[in-house]
Amino acid sequence: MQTLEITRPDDWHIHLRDGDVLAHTVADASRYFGRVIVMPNLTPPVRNLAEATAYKHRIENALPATGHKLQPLMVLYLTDNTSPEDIAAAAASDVVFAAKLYPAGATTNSDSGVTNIENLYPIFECMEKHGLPLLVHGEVTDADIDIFDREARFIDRYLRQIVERFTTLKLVLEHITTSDSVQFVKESGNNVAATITAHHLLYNRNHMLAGGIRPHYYCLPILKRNTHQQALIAAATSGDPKFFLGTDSAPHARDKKEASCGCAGCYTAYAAMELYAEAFETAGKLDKLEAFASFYGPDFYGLPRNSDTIILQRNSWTAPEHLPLGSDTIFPLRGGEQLHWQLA
Ligand SMILES: NC(=O)N[C@@H](CC(=O)O)C(=O)O
Ligand SMILES: [Zn+2]
Ligand SMILES: [Zn+2]
Repeated sequence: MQTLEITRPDDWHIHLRDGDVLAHTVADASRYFGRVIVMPNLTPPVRNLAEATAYKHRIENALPATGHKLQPLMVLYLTDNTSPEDIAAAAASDVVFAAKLYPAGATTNSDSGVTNIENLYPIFECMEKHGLPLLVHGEVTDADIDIFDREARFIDRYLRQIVERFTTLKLVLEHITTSDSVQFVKESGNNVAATITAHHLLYNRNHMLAGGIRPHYYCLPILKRNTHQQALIAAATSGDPKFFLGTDSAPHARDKKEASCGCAGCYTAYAAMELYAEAFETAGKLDKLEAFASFYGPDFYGLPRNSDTIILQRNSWTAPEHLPLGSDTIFPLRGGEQLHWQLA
C-alpha cells in the first residue's frame, strides 16, 4: 500500500462553531492538525481579546481526552467599532493571531461585518504596526454584481489600494477561487498570501449545477468555472510559499442546506487531508503536499513548523452519508462516495 508521511499539517482557515457542535468539529480537526486558525463568525462575533479567550477555552474543553492536542489560534472579527486598543491588546496576547475582514453581508454570519472598508484604515495601520495579519473574505456585496465576479471585483475595488498603502501589512486572501486572485497574490509582495480549500481544488461549478442542483457543494466564494479551478490547482501544487492550506470547513445542519434557501458552507474537516491528497495526486504533485499543508502556513505567520508527522495511506473507503453535529446531522462533502486516501 502506498503511504505518505508528512510533517503534521495546520489548518489556516476553519469554522469550528460553538456549543455542543464543538465536540464534533474539534475532534475531526484534531485528528490531523497541530494548529487551526479559528474563524470568528459566531453570533455575536468574536470582537475582542476577552471574547477570543473565552471562545478558546470552550474549544480546549471540547478536545477529546485522548489523542493530539490541537492548538486553536484565535481571530478577531473586525466591525465598524473595532478600536486600535482592541488590536493592540490582541496583538500583545498569545491568544489572538489575526483579525478577519468580512464585508457586511458577504457570507454566513457577516451581518456585523464592515460597511465601509476605508474607515478601517486606522485599524489596518495599527495591525501593520503590531504585526497582526489581516485575513480577508474578498467579495464585494453589491446586489448588482454577478456572484461569479464578486471576488475579482473586490481585488480591483479594495485590495490593490490596501496592499499599496500598507506595504508591510501581512494579508491573507482567504479561500481564493479565481485565477484573478492567484495572479494578484503572485504579483504582490511576500507580505501577501492566500489559503486554498480542498473543495475548490477538486470541484468547479459544473459539479454543483450540472445534472441537478447539489446544495452541499454550495459555499462562498462560490465554485467557479473549470479554468479557475485549474489555476488554483496550479498555484497550490507549484511550490510557491504564498499559497497554503485552509480548509474553510464550515458545517451547517443538513436541513439548513437542503432547503429552498440553503446556507453556504461545505463540511470537509472529517476528511480534510484525504481530500487534499486526492487533489494533489490527481495533479501528479503529491510531492508538493507537505510544504503546502505543513510549511508555508507557519512560515508566513512566523510560527515554528510542527515537529511530528502524520501518515496517509492510499486506501479506498466510503465516506459516511451523515455525521452528528450537536443535536443535528450534517451531510459532509463527498458523503456516501469513495475516498481514496485515509489517515493511518
Ligand atoms: N465559506 C462558506 O461558505 N461559509 C462560511 C463563511 C465563510 O468562510 O465565508 C461559514 O461560516 O459557513
Ligand atoms: Zn469567507
Ligand atoms: Zn470560512
